[in-house]
Amino acid sequence: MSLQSIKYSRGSLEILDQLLLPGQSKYLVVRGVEDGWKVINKMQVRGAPAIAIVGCLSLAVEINPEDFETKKSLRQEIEGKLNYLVSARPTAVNMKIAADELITLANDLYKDEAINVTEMKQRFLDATEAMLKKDIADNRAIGANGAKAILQRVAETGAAPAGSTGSVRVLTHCNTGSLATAGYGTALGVVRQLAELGKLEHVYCTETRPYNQGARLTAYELVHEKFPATLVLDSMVAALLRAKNVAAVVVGADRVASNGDTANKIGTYQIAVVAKHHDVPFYVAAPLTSIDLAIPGGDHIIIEERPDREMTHVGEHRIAAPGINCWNPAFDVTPASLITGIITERGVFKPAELKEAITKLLES
Ligand SMILES: CSC[C@H]1O[C@H](OP(=O)(O)O)[C@H](O)[C@@H]1O
Repeated sequence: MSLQSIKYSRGSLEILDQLLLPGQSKYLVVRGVEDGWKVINKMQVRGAPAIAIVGCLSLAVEINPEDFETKKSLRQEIEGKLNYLVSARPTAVNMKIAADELITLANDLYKDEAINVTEMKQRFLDATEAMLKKDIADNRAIGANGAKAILQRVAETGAAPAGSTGSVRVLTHCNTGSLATAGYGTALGVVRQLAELGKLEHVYCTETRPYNQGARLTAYELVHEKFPATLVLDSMVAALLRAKNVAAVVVGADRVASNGDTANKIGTYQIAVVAKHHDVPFYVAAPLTSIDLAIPGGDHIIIEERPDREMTHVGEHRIAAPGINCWNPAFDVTPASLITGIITERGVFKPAELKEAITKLLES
């Protein structure tokens, strides 16, 4: 059993094939950008941060053995391949943000006459590799900030009878753990931090049809960590919040707009509506690399639609009647009005505060 979604050393990249989990733990070699695009598009690796990291590292392993004659040719290769990788999946913003930052770096290195083409390639490789450690550090900070916010909210409002040690019950959706990032996770990082503090009474995870990230991946992580956890059907969330004293909902994000509207796995929006009805605080956990200040609201987020077969079949077994039409959006948008707080590595923000707060942080 492995929770390491990405295995990398300079010149070598492997990803854990998440389509085979939990039955098989098999790593796939990613030789370059074409392989990177395919494993992202097929969702053999998925999760907004992991998509960006695997995409960028697939370029790193491709250019590592190459000798570029000029800085211009290297710059052109970097820009063209990164923009191609952005097309693998349209909703998560992380790959686009990483591509823009690395293209800016390549342009700056290209213009710096003190740097030759060999040094330019090394600096680029260093920058892509730094994403791995930064993501894990960001996730641990998200975990700490999120656990503190949830425990503080419960203490202030007494919203849900806490467990014997003041511990809490939380609900999460989809997979936002080590299998969606370089490690530790975002929303699942908050769950891990609650457990480390001795404050996790119970975690509920939804199955998350049709890809079943919850039943196959989050349950896999929770069992691996030996957390007190229960799998629930997507259709059970209202009954769960009514009956089980859930203190908070914490989910991930694929793209947070500047007003706090958030695109996340399909089903997130209706969980937020049910949480509002039951007065359960609803948190989004996301690194700054998932926040898109360039768009004003959720209506501007492209929602990926995926193949019907993901709905009509479980593995090779058909479960839906042949000939039925399907609608399979992979994400939905939760309006900021339903979100209690956005948990980032730099702090927890109300949606209305987000744009100003993040702008200041990025400028500092
Ligand atoms: C920290 S992962 C964020 C996000 O990505 C997942 O989508 P997918 O499994 O389709 O890549 C899910 O929406 C998670 O919340």
